[in-house]
Amino acid sequence: MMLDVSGVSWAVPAARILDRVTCTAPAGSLVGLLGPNGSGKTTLLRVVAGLLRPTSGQVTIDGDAVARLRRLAVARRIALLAQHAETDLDLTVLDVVLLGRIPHQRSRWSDSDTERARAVEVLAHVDLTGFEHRKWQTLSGGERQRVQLARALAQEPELLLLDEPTNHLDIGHQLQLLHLVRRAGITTLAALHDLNLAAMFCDTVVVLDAGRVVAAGAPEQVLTPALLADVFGVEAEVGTHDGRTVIHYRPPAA
Ligand SMILES: Nc1ncnc2c1ncn2[C@@H]1O[C@H](COP(=O)(O)OP(=O)(O)OP(=O)(O)O)[C@@H](O)[C@H]1O
Repeated sequence: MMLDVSGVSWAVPAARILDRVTCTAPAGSLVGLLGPNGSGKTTLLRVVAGLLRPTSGQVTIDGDAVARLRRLAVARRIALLAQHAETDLDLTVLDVVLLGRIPHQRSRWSDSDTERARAVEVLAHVDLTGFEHRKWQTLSGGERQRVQLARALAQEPELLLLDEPTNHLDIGHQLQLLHLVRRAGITTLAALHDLNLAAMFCDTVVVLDAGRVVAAGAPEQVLTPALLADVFGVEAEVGTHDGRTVIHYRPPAA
């Protein structure tokens, strides 16, 4: 599935939060959405997910304008892993994963053996075998994050939107999560703060600054010392190791 964001702006009365953002994600690609705090990453993901209506411009998936799709069609085709996915409900891990299946069920909620078996399989992919009957409230931050990814994968979306998916995860699970997302082969737009992880896993990256796209392309073309200084205000050396871009940051001058 191809994602196309074309000239998207989103504004509140006091400010324009997204300013004519244009970017694409070819079918099956993993695109990193980078940028400092407050640059508009979450807002863009919410517009792409159809949760916010752009003030101008449009988002299409395989040519269909997201703003014109019915809610159920969006729920079937797009999964959003939000930054603070929380629930107060008294749910088990299996219940949460099964929530991902709701958009695909015809008329009434079913948790058939097939659905449950599939949910257990997805949980194994995120390293949570044996957690099926644990209560959501008892999970650690990283475990919750992985359950939410399992829910999103169980949804079998055409487009996966991830808002800082590696937040809360230890390094092993950060690498595992991005590897898993890559292997799933689903077109994915992921807001990431760790630029080295972005360089390691993303086909392309899009850099936002104050609501505008300031650079886009292959990580090695985009993540230059000049861009890191301009956009993130950091001094860094950029090298390559085993053919991958590696960023070494320098501590701020006293
Ligand atoms: N409803 C709103 N009303 C006013 N300002 C808003 C609203 N929603 C977002 N903003 C502002 O828009 C800017 C972009 O926010 P957004 O959450 O998209 O940034 P982000 O790049 O995801 O940041 P972070 O890296 O900190 O998560 C921020 O300055 C935020 O305060």
